[in-house]
Amino acid sequence: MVSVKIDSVSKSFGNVQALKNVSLEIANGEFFAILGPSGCGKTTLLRIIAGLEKPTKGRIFFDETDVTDVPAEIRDVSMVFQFYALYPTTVYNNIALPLKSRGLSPSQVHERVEEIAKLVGIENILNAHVDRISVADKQKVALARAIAKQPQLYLLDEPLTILDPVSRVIMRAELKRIQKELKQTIIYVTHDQIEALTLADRIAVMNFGVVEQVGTPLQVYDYPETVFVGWFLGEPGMNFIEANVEPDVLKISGKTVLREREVFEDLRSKGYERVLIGFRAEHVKISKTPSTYSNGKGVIEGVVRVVEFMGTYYVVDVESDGAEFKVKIDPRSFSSSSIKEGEKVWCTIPLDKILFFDPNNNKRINIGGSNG
Ligand SMILES: Nc1ncnc2c1ncn2[C@@H]1O[C@H](COP(=O)(O)OP(=O)(O)OP(=O)(O)O)[C@@H](O)[C@H]1O
Repeated sequence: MVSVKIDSVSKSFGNVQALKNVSLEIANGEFFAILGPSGCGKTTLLRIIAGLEKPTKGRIFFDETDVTDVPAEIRDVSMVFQFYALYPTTVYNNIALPLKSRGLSPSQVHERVEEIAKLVGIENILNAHVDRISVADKQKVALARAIAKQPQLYLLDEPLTILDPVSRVIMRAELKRIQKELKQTIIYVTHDQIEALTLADRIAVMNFGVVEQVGTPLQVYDYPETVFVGWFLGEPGMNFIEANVEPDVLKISGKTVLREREVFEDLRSKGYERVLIGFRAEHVKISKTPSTYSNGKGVIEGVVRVVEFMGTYYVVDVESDGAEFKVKIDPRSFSSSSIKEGEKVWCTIPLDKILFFDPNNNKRINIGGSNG
C-alpha cells in the first residue's frame, strides 16, 4: 500500500477547467473520499491518479515516487467503476484470472479465490455465470477482482450508485467491513454525502474543480470552512442568513437575535459589519411561546411557512423578515397539530452551534473560543 500526494494539479479540457490547482495528501492505509456534485471534477482527479489522464499542470506521487509520467498499466492500482465490466464467465474465473496472471500456482489460485470470495461475501456463488447474478453481486465480483490484483492502491468511482437503495445500504456496510480487513489505501469518489460520511477516514469536498475543504467527517460536517461545504452536507443543508454586526448585538432585518459582546467585538475588530450566520436545522429549537435572546443562545422570531414530514423527521420552513431557514424536528417531540403553517414561532439556537461566514468570499470566520 502507498500514500498518495497530489501536488498543485490542474486539468483543462479545451475551455473547461475540470481541476484547479488541487493539492491533497492521502495517508498509507487511509479510506479517503472525494465528495462533490456532478461535474465538480472528481472522476477526472481519480483518472489522473490512475494514470488514465495526464494533468495539464502539477505532479502525482505514490509515496516518494513521482508517477506523473508513469503509464496506467504499471502504476499498480485497481479501479472499480460505477458500471462493473466483468469477464463473461463464472464468478470464480473472474477472480482467478488476475491471480493466474500474477503467476500463482493452481492450488494457490484456488486458495486465494476462496479467501477473497469469503472476504467479499460471494463464496456461495463462485460457480455461477456473472450474467446470472444480481447487480449487487456483480459489484462484489468487481471488487473481488480488484482485490485479486493485490494492488498498492484502490480507486473506487461511485461503486454503489448503480445499486437499488436497499442493496446500497447493505453494500455500504459491507464495504466498511471489507476495508477494515483489507487495511489498504482506498480513494473513493462519490456524490453521496452519506457514503462519504459513513465510510471515509477523511473527506475532500470539491466544487467546480476546487477542493473546498479536507477533514474528518465530523470536521467537515460541524465546521464547514465554506458556505458551499455547509450547504452541500446535511439533509437539509446548513442554513445561512445575512446579519448586521453591531458593537454587542447581532441583528437580522433590524431585529436583535443575539447579544454576545465578546463575539461581536471580535468580529468588528476584524472589520465585519455584515456576516452570514450558519447553523444546522437540527440545532434549532422551535417554540410557540415567546423567548428572548440571552447569553449563550440566539433567538429568531419567524412565521412557519411549510411543514414537511420526511419519514424519520419533520422539516419546518420558517420565514423571518424575508430570511428563510429550516428547522429539523424529531417526530417524538412534535405533533403535526402543534406547529402549523402561518403560525408565529420563536427559534432558539445555541451560540456554540452558530458559525460566522464572510459574505464576500463565503469563507468561515474564525472566532476565538468555541467557533472552531
Ligand atoms: N474527456 C473530457 N473532455 C471534455 N470535458 C471533460 C472530459 N472529461 C470531463 N470533462 C469535463 O470536466 C468537468 C469535470 O468532469 P468530471 O467527470 O471529472 O466530474 P465529476 O465530478 O466526476 O462528475 P460526475 O459525477 O457527473 O461524473 C465537467 O465539466 C466535464 O464535462
